[in-house]
Amino acid sequence: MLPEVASWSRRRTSRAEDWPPHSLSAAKGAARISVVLPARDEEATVGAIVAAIRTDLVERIPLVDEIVVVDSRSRDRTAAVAAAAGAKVVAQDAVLPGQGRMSGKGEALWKSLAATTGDLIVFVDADLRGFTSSYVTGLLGPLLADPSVGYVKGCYDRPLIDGDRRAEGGGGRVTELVARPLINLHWPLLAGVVQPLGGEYAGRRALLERLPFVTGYGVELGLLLDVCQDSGLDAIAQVDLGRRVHSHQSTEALGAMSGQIMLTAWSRLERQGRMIPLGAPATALTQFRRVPDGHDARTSDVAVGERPPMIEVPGYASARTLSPGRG
Ligand SMILES: O=c1ccn([C@@H]2O[C@H](COP(=O)(O)OP(=O)(O)O)[C@@H](O)[C@H]2O)c(=O)[nH]1
Ligand SMILES: O=C(O)[C@@H](COP(=O)(O)O)O[C@H]1O[C@H](CO)[C@@H](O)[C@H](O)[C@H]1O
Repeated sequence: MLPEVASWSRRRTSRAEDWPPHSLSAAKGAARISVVLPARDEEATVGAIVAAIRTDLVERIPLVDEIVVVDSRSRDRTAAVAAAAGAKVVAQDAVLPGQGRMSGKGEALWKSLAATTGDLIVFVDADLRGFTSSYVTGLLGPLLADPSVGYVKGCYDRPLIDGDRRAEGGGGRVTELVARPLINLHWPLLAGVVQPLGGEYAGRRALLERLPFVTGYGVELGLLLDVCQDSGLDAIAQVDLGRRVHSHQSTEALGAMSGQIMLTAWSRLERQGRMIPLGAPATALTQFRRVPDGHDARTSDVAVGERPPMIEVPGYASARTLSPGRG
């Protein structure tokens, strides 16, 4: 690890318990805080997450101003369960409809900027098990304590728990096999970020709205690289949130996710003028499944789209109630 990365890690890494809720409430001042959950078919888990945030950080301590679930074309009862738990629910395609329909987690997160009013925005996946509101307070701590921090990533132990299959440290497969090697090869300044793809992170709206959002699963890598490019490594902090258990996708699905991560990395290398002219990479990914007489080849398109900085979108300002407060 580069000396400047080791120094950054010492200075910018804390733990959730370093940020007790009552101290944050005092530090909040006039800043508004939104918590956003992107949710596609998460009826089994979204309610408990929303309820924990509402109970601990809205009702017991007035820290969070709104909990917004972005319903990302769910086919189950995600929206109803989230609303019953106390969240404001917005349909991804109903936000800024004039901007057309794109797909993926990044699209849901980009649209959330136009559906929220917070000066600080916390993103939490909706498929977490064993979620505690300390995830939210941990992520808010550095933002409320230090105006020079613009973006905070959560980090945690990531077991692979799938039915009766359990492997401590086995989670974060795309992180360990794709994202971390790519970051160390091409962006070693970010090699100290423990969970670059983690789905729990927070940022200042004033920063997030001036960055593009990759629409698929490249959103976390795209934002991390773009925040560092825009504001420098020292604008990033990370908080140890303990342990994260979530619903796992299949290896095949993570193969497609990996393709999106690689395409996102490629786009940033090209944008940073670091690509020898190779020509645009193909976006068709062929994977194989065993069938009785051999293997069935299945080709999917892992192309990712990209949304422009929300600040450039006509109608953005009117899409949300402008709120007073510091960014
Ligand atoms: O098109 C999508 C894909 C995912 N998600 C949500 O984004 C989070 C992370 O997605 P997922 O669990 O599929 O990724 P993983 O954690 O398995 O990498 C979850 O809350 C999903 O419901 C979403 O809102 N829209
Ligand atoms: O970190 C990872 O390797 C992937 C897959 O995690 P698992 O191997 O299923 O624990 O999960 C993350 O990656 C996605 C792409 O950035 C994020 O959107 C998810 O929130 C995050 O869980």
